[in-house]
Amino acid sequence: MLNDIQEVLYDSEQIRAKVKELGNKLSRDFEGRNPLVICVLKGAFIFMSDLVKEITIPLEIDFMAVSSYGQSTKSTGVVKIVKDLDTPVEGRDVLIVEDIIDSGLTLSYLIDVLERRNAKSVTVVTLFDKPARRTVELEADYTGFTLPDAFVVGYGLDYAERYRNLPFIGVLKPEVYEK
Ligand SMILES: O=P(O)(O)OC[C@H]1O[C@H](OP(=O)(O)OP(=O)(O)O)[C@H](O)[C@@H]1O
Ligand code: HPA
Ligand SMILES: [Mg+2]
Repeated sequence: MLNDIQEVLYDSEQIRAKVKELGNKLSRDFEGRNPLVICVLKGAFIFMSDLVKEITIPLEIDFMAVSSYGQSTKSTGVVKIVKDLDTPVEGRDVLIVEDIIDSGLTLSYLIDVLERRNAKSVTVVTLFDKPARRTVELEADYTGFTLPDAFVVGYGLDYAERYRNLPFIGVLKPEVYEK
């Protein structure tokens, strides 16, 4: 698995420090609002579990599974809800937790869904951002790291469902997917 990585961009210690910093900011900004924190599966599962441990105010969590990459390194452009929320979002302060914003298609779709369900507010925190790849204009409210234009894996992010368990974020060698 490690042989498939071209370069480590951020190691587990750098990620841990950043997640703590984001948790501190969110604890301050969401004080008294009992946010509904939504994990966008599958990619955000590791970030979500580390992040909520760094948030010190009361909150609720729920999960939504969406998929648009499948077995590819490029978005299919079609965002599919694989699992919906269990909780009504009407009147709630919603915090979407994403692992990465790339084309922006997943997030623009999700924000639209949650606004149509009459969430009181929709805020986005993403650990990674790849602004060079945007096809829709969109920015997160809280961003951990800005990444170069390369396909990355680890810390929850996959290629064809593999590499999610790497504790760091790294660039996947192109020969792995250009075969
Ligand atoms: O900004 P975008 O171009 O839409 O890309 C970002 C989304 O793509 C990935 O999900 P994916 O569809 O691969 O599902 P997964 O989380 O189950 O891997 C990633 O986890 C984000 O949710
Ligand atoms: O660079 C990426 N890696 C893994 N999954 C992704 N989904 C969007 N961009 C990426
Ligand atoms: Mg994926």
